[in-house]
Amino acid sequence: MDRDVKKEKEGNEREKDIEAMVACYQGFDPVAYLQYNYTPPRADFDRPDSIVPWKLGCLHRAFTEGDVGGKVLVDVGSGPTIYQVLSGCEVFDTLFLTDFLEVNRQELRRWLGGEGCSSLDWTPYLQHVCKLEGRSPSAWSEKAARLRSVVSDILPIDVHRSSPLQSSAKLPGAGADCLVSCFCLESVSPDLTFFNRALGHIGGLLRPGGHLLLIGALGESYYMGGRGVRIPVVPLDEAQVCASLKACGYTLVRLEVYTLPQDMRVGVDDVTGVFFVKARKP
Ligand SMILES: Nc1ncnc2c1ncn2[C@@H]1O[C@@H](CSCCNC[C@@H]2Cc3ccc([N+](=O)[O-])cc3CN2)[C@@H](O)[C@H]1O
Repeated sequence: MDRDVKKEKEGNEREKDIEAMVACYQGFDPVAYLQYNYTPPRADFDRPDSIVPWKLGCLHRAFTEGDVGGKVLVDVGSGPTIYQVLSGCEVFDTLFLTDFLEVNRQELRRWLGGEGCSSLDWTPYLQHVCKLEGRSPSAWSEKAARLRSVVSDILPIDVHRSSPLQSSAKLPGAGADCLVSCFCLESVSPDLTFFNRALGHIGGLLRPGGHLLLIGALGESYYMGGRGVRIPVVPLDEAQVCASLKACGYTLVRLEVYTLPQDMRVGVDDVTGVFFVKARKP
């Protein structure tokens, strides 16, 4: 087979892999997803070993230790959650939430609209982050107001496109000052090649000298995105995450790893650990 025909065949196969992943996401149910991952035991603020307090602690430290700053923060693949920007919203004045699915963007709009009909009560999350900041938990409504005031837009995104945001014109010319992305890249990539490409694509949204805060799953091969909705995940280990960051030109600032206790393995995925990365784009 000559080289051009081979390349065309490979390109067609890549397209098919992406189409299959898109098809998996058509059944994604934000309400079920929030129930599976963002209620106890995974989100138990009375348990120091619960996953969500660990994630919020990593994000709080990363956003407040003095090296992260600027004007624009972009959250890549927000899903139906806001926890990932509860610390960042105090540092940045312009925040873009993004997701591939309209159902998730709609879920975010409902919370931001303050209509009180979002699918999850985020108050305990707001209270916990206030405590991390040395504030009274009763300041949670001020934090909610701050977050609502800095969200500039909720945008469609596709990390498999070389320009993931259709409306990247909304970003400064040089790019965002900081990116945060949680559990997205490995959950939308058919294999490690796609993961690495997607990491490269989102890097194009970040200015030189900006920071990437990445949370993701270790050892995960699938997760339930709703009742009967099994979504494949590319299993990662720490070495692969570090190799991907290096291949994309990032300087690793910190890698933290959480290993799931047995009772956090609740049958909605086969994740064994969670990584937190703080990296800088040179
Ligand atoms: N092409 C695309 N580009 C950008 N985003 C896309 C694209 N396709 C789908 N999306 C978007 O990406 C998705 C992001 S949610 C992905 C869920 N990741 C797996 C899940 C998460 C999770 C949470 C918590 C814990 N824990 O231990 O506490 C473990 C785990 C592990 N399982 C979803 O919003 C979809 O809408």
